[in-house]
Amino acid sequence: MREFETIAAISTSLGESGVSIIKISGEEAKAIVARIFVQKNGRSFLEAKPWYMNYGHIINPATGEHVDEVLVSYFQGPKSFTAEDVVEINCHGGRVATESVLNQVFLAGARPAEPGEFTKRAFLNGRIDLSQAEAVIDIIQSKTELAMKSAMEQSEGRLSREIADIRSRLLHVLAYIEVTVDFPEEDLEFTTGQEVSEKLGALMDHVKSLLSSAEEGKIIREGLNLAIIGKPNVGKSSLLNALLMENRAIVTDIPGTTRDIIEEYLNIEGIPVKITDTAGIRETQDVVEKIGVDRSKGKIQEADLIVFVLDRSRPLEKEDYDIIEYIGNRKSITLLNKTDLEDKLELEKLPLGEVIAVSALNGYGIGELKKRIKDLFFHGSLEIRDVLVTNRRHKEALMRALEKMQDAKNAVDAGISLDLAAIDISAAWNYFGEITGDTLSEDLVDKIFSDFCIGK
Ligand SMILES: Nc1nc2c(c(=O)[nH]1)N(C=O)[C@@H](CNc1ccc(C(=O)N[C@@H](CCC(=O)O)C(=O)O)cc1)CN2
Ligand SMILES: Nc1nc2c(ncn2[C@@H]2O[C@H](COP(=O)(O)OP(=O)(O)OP(=O)(O)O)[C@@H](O)[C@H]2O)c(=O)[nH]1
Ligand SMILES: [Mg+2]
Repeated sequence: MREFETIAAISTSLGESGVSIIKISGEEAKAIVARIFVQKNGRSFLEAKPWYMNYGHIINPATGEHVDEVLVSYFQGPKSFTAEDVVEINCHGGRVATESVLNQVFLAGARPAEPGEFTKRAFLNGRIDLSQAEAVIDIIQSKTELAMKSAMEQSEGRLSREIADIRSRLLHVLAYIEVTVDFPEEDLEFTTGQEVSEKLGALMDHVKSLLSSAEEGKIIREGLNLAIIGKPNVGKSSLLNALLMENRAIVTDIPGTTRDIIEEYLNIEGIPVKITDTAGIRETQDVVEKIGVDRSKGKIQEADLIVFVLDRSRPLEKEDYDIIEYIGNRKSITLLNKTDLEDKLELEKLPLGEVIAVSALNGYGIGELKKRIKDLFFHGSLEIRDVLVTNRRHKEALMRALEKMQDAKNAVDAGISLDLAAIDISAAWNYFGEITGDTLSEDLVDKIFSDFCIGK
């Protein structure tokens, strides 16, 4: 069966590097490598001790020629990453050396691994659950230490344990209902109803507190999308450069300098912020600039936060008012840039909330801007206190589960039969199971792993 065939892939990134790792997993892993690996000590790799490194050469068995000099380790299942037999070949880095070795591994009998297939096997073989598997990819994709820390905790099973606990409590409630339904007495049914309602209420509070971490969690994992918007020449690109502390974007005194979208990541106290510098928005006949302006308007819709830039050294213009209209009621911060110049802007005329005075030229106010960005999304200190829900899929499952628990509680409180509540409770139990993968369909599981990279 394809599911248990022996698979191989490069686990390191392809490019010039000191060393590459080729990972092989499956029943045949050791036998396949034994065909192409000649050890210095003359022993067959079939006799290799698990969890040791072995020195030798990968050869082309047809010609006997050396393909590369390598170190090879063998992890005996189930004590391995996939819980199957795993062999790792450490060969020289670089595209040619690595692919030549991988090619011999394929010729010797392994098939190419699909994206995420190693981690998928760790899941299918029961070493980790789905939320732990998802955390493995989050670790790789982390853009800040905080994101990584949160992903590590999830990979170690922190969320899984939480979910398992909630599920077992729900089962307990179900069992309790079952007893009452099987031995129906008026009194018993009443006291059971009260207890069930109380237990559900307490569990729902717990789920709500998990959900309340989801907004912050999403930003920690996916980053905050920030768009710098304004009419031409107000200093948007200068602001990007000031935030990054490097000359990333072209700055000139000619309005309409930036034509295309420029995106860069910035770490603001642990929050990965994707900053987008956009073309100044104005009516224009220039075909290229027009496309840029349309893109800028698109960014207004996509952003989590808009930084609206005004030039304090010029009076307000129709263009400024038009942009304010585009921004509408989206989350935004207004900057009065060029505070180092003479003030010619009549702020009272603006229908805006809080504004921050800055100078992209000399850096004044940039620190305050960063602080505001952080405060807008994070209340209190940014640490991983309790379990953090960082994944949209988990959040949605929690929301559905909560809905079902609410339905169950409503039914019990209204004195409707406990049987009906039991149906909702088991539906909630199923939704929680989607997070750990216990009750998720094979198709959806496959889809999750297909987003991983090859070799993971
Ligand atoms: N060379 C190498 N380095 C790597 C990885 C890898 O697969 N290969 N990893 C890939 O992500 C990470 C480490 N993750 C790992 C997770 C579990 C097991 C493992 O063998 N677990 C078994 C046995 C543990 C034990 O020896 O007691 C288990 O949990 O049962 C190995 C690596 C980072 N570094
Ligand atoms: N005095 C002063 N000049 C600034 C400041 N910020 C930007 N400028 C100048 O304003 C001009 C325009 O700056 P840019 O950053 O290119 O403006 P922009 O908003 O990106 O312009 P477009 O890309 O054309 O939309 C440049 O000459 C900058 O040096 C500031 O805080 N003070
Ligand atoms: Mg610009």
